Amino acid sequence: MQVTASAHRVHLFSPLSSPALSLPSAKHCRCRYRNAAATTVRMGLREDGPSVAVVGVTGAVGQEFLRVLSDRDFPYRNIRLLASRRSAGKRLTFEDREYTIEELRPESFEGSTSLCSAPVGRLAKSSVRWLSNGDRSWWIIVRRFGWFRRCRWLSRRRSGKGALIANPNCSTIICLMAATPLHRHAKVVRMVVSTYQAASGAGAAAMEELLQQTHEVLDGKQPTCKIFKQQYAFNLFSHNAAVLSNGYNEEEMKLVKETRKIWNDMDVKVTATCIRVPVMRAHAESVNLQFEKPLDEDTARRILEGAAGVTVIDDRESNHFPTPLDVSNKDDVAVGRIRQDLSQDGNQGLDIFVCGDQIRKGAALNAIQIAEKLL
Ligand SMILES: N[C@@H](CC=O)C(=O)O
Repeated sequence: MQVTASAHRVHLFSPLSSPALSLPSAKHCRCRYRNAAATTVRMGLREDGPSVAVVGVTGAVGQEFLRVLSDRDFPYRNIRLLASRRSAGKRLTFEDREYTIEELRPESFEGSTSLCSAPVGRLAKSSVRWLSNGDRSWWIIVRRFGWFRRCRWLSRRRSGKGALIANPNCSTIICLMAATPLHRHAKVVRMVVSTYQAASGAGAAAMEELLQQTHEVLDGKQPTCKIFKQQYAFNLFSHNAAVLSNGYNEEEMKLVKETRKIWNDMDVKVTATCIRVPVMRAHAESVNLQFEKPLDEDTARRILEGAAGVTVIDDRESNHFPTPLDVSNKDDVAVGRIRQDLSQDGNQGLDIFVCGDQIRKGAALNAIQIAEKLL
């Protein structure tokens, strides 16, 4: 396998494409790249690999990006670590080399083919605006999907080259990793999702806040609330995203809209309730599915056991089912509590419980799997 310049030129825009949802399992990918890397020494794959730019490298997702790139032997010709002005100049070691974090600027991408993970906020907006300065660029945007959709038009109009690919929101990725194989078998007509979302989804500062508040509460002190408006430790609350005029918050509407896009089915009915729970880095989701065709729980379990990127933990006897800790720092999402929904006739309903590492599969890994697919 040789990566050529033309292989980097991706003129496809797929705002919520699901390639990573259908990728081979992490195991397979890792082998593929191990083999590729071994071949590379002879074929110069790394020399011909893409220039990688990690935007927002100091954030939780940016850091995970580096870990995943390394774990998977992702081939790259060179790597640039970009962040806001605040972090520029800091030194960072990656794969035994020291790098200086650079401030993201319009010229950051000149002449390079870029893989990019953008964090929230102005940085993401600048990144996309400057895409036209890159040469043969494709970008994978991890966050800010809503805004990014408007940018698709921008980049196409301005540069006529490159590709912008939005990683779905983490709660959608984790949910659909489990629901999609079942959907392919029996077609989901309605899905009800209840999430239990970890601190990591709100960034590194929220993780720190959870830790700090836990210490404070245990010490009998008043918890410090900076990221969230209310006490987080030993508590849970409705997701911190903005609440819209229809009563849903933005996080819930992402599950609705992104599912429809990924499944290319504008008729599928989706409703969600998203809750922030005091867990560090993996989301859990209870998912109720209604199918067009009957699907019994044994068949569903077999389908999930064979699904890429999914591990089944479903031990009724010992009451062992997926937990956020089971999946923390893991590639696969875990699925359990696979059972027929008693409230639906004709084996047309199932309940499942899914857990997935929000930073890894919900963000960095999924984006890199998309990049691997493109390569
Ligand atoms: N929106 C999610 C993060 C996903 O990337 C959350 O708030 O947990």
